[in-house]
Amino acid sequence: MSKKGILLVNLGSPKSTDVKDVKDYLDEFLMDEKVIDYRWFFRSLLVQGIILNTRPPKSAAAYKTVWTDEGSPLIVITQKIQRKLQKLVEVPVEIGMRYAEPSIETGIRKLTEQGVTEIVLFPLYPQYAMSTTETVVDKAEEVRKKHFPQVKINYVQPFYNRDIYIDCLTESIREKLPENFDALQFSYHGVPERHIYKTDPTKTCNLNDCCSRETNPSHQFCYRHQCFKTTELVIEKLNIPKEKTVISFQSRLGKDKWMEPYTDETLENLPKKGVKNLAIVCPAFVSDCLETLEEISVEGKEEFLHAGGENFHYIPCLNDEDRWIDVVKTLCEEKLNEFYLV
Ligand SMILES: C=CC1=C(C)c2cc3[nH]c(cc4nc(cc5[nH]c(cc1n2)c(C)c5CCC(=O)O)C(CCC(=O)O)=C4C)c(C)c3C=C
Ligand SMILES: [Fe+2]
Ligand SMILES: [Fe+2]
Repeated sequence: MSKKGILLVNLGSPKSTDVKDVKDYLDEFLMDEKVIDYRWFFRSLLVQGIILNTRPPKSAAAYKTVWTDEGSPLIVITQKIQRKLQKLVEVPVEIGMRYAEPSIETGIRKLTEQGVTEIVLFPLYPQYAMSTTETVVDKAEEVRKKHFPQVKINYVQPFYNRDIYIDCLTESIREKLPENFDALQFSYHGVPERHIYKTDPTKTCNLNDCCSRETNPSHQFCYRHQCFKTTELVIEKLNIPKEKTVISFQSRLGKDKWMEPYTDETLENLPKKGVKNLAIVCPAFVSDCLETLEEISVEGKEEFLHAGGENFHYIPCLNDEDRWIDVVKTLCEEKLNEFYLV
């Protein structure tokens, strides 16, 4: 008899805020060819020759500002999601991180030690990207083939446009929106534009209007389209005028051209356009993390206020909200049920 289990996968955080641990984490993360997609020699030159000699102390200082007694917010929240989901489903639930610990291998091992042979793996990213969903699947397949060839894995697909997710995100935002706001900004993690061209097997996306078309063959692999779609569906459900909303992309790194508009530039420009009261949400992240708690709620707020803004209201991620746990449950159950069909 086969036994089923669930593995929730998130990005991962350094072991601690020590510069050495942050450096090890950034090394593993940025040497991933799906994150910095240069040939090994050039990637190594950039990451190990430049970035790791300058960035770790700055990143460590940033991590210190968000770290809790229990550890990294991203990991603590993923553990909370795991515990809540475990109360709702009968199969074992474990977590695995793409980088650092607990790794995907650790998560799969814990499941197999409980007799699991069929795993539903849930990459906790609403929108598909080479640097998130794709690298998780690659890693899980590498680990499976090497250590657990008897195990079957069924992957939850990106859910950026699924009704249950859009309803959940909309209600969460609605509850937290301040009464008076001039604009609602949707800030997504950015990616280099090159990634989008690279992962488009149809070669029909030119990063222009095609991303906002209702249909285009590239949409399944176009992170830009998927961010636009999540935004459009939420705005529609929130029933607020499109003119009161802004989309932007944060966290760029290096000299490549990343998706525009950039969040930091947008935050500086909005007050000049009369936006004094801003609400901002980050739907590329299901759990709060360094990129939301520090880059947006602290740095972003400073940028906006410094540029003449008056009120900056950060809307937290879905984290371990019960309605989100219900969505996670439904998306996992769909994939658990598929095991019965094959
Ligand atoms: C080339 C670099 C990067 C790409 C591409 C990228 C894509 C990407 N990342 C996330 C989600 C997260 N990123 C986080 C941190 C983070 N991201 C990068 C670089 C790239 N990300 C760096 C260098 C860092 C580390 C922090 C720093 O030094 O600034 C995090 C937070 C992790 C945490 O521990 O809290 C998340 C989450 C997505 C969704 C994405 C593409 C869509
Ligand atoms: Fe990132
Ligand atoms: Fe596109």
